[in-house]
Amino acid sequence: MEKIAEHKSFVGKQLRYRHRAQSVGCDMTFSIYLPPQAELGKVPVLYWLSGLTCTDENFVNKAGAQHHASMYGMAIVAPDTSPRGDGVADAEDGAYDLGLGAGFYLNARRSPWSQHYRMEDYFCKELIDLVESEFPVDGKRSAIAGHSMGGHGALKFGLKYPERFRSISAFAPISSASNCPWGKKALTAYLGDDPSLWAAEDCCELLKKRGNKAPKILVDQGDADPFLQDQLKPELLQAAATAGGADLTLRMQSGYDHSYFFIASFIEEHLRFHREHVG
Ligand SMILES: N[C@@H](CCC(=O)N[C@@H](CSC=O)C(=O)NCC(=O)O)C(=O)O
Repeated sequence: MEKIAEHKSFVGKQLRYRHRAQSVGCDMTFSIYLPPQAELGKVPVLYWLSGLTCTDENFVNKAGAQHHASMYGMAIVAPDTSPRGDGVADAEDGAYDLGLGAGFYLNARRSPWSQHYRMEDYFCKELIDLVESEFPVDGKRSAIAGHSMGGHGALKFGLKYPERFRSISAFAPISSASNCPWGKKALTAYLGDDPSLWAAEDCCELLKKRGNKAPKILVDQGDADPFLQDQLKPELLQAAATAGGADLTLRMQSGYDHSYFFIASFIEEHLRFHREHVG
């Protein structure tokens, strides 16, 4: 693991690393914010998953989370959104919603994607183990959050691995990957057309299944988001939560769009929500 950036921020440290990742067979970068409390002992940790076109740096540079993470004493880890580098497949037409920057947090099963696009193994096994072994974070006090494609990832991992994450939050998540153009395109390319494989990637299916055993979930969605009706469909998430008896707080936020200006406006509330639930 090689440190490639370090900046003092709100008394803590904003760090960036590159490491060889076995699960995806390429070098990966990730960012981690360590609050000042991490100098004294282990701190709780929030994993942040970003959306289409992002790297690990969008959240770090645009969300304004460091101030709040410093106040709440939480580390924040932001991974990249896909494998990268020579030999890693990309969309043939350069589309932004498939391939590089669009890993969808799953293990691909179809060629050419299956060689490197194993983002579930990378994040859930390799990166979390690396972070817990190399940094002063308390793995028993972990939470997960994300935006858009990363909101889908956060909901999916939080629901699939409830023993790992005590709380889940999302900004403008893709609520049901099986039922929107971004998700259908990615699931077809990466997995093929087996409905059981799609169901395992669909937050609504997972939410119905997990029901009232799901961790607490907070979702913020802007009502001026251009992707709201075609791609995000929060009403499906609400219906799945109601059907399963899950504890979802879905807040429609008037006038907000899909951007990091929206995320920056509510990130403090998400950090507070997670800090309360991780203890
Ligand atoms: N056509 C747009 C789409 C890209 C976009 O809006 N990306 C969002 C996430 S969308 C869902 O996962 C994003 O976070 N962008 C990065 C940012 O810093 O805002 C385009 O290509 O611009």
